Amino acid sequence: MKSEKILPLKKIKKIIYIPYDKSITHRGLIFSVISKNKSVIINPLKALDTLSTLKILTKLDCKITEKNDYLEIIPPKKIFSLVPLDCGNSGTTARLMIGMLSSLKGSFQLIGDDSLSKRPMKRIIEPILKNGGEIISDDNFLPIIIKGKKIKKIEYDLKIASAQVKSGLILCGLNCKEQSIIRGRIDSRDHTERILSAFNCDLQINSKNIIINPSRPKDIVLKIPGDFSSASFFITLGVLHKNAEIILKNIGLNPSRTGYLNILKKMGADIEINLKDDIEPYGDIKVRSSKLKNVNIPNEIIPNIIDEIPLLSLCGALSQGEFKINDISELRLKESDRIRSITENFKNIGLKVIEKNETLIIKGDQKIKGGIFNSFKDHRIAMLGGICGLLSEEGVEIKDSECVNISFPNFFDIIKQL
Ligand SMILES: O=C(O)C1=C[C@@H](OP(=O)(O)O)[C@@H](O)[C@H](O)C1
Ligand SMILES: C=C(OP(=O)(O)O)C(=O)O
Repeated sequence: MKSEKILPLKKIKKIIYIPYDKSITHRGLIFSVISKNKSVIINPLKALDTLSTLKILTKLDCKITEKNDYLEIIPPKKIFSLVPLDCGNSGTTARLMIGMLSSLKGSFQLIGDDSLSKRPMKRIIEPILKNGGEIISDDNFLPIIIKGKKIKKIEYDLKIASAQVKSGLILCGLNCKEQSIIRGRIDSRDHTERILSAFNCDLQINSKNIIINPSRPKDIVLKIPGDFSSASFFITLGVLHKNAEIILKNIGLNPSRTGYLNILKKMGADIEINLKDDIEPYGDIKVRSSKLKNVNIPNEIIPNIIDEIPLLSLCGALSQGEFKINDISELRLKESDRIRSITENFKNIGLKVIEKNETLIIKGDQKIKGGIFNSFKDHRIAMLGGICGLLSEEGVEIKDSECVNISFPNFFDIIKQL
């Protein structure tokens, strides 16, 4: 068990290169499995979660060649696996794989680590079972066995705005016999729709539904930008610190991910962006010390900012006025119960916070004294602790800090070089 003590800094002026995007890397790798031919994934994220996906690809018999900054992936002739496929700590790997493998002929066992084995899989298993798929599980938790087969079609009304479930169902639908349709809460990050559409898959998308015609990706050449959610730790640092200017280079700026920037701007943040268009838009972000005021956070934006809510709560505590965010029950189902992780740690470092079921209420204009921050083995909580340390009066000690390897292995190295 490692721990890191992070002390306050007087001045920060820095250009920072952030690791590549986790969500897009998972997708590039997973889509390569069902592609008609070779895929090239440029700048894949090298971190534990995406390594879990990559290892599954080798177990599925993909031929993977690593070159300088890209991976070449040749899909297997026939997809099967005799060994358990280990999703590690990664919810994205599990839910996308469950969807994809359910409509491919073969038997697959999926396992995960202790944390992932407690995270709900019913949200993806149930729609597949309802549409004629076959999955054996103990109460919808990993480990599971997928008896993959050609399913007629997927027809489902999404009740939770989850990009993982939506993506799993799209992948399942691509290999069905007939046209599939997904309705309801499709308002989550849209990397899957963008990338599959760009590489030959027949998807029709509007604000109400996604129609999936049987098809396969081909000629995938995908360049992964910097991860917006990882960049958000330093965006937060830049705006909250009293004397800072931070430039973040080549960050993914897909509008279904950047709601956090829009809220910060409404709060009065000094943020400049230069946006470049691509399948996945990207660009540089410049942030400077700002005087922030809390604003109303509409419930509809929650899926867009889901991974940034711990950081937004920190902004809430240090900004003028009261901070309130509703409808965040999904946070309880991540690598840790993130509502509990926020409230316990904030209290430990001298911030007052009230948790009411699915709502967080935080008085504004507070100061971080310092103290102990328990990561609960959750990478985003460990990194939140690091940022709190830099903004504190006396420093913050982050326990179980090695979990940053899940998405951002050099996080503490960057912090120490600031
Ligand atoms: O599809 C993805 O890549 C992700 C979707 C989100 O999860 P949900 O789909 O559970 O909301 C997010 O929290 C996670 O970090 C990555
Ligand atoms: C929730 C996350 O990831 P996953 O669901 O893939 O484990 C995350 O990275 O914050």
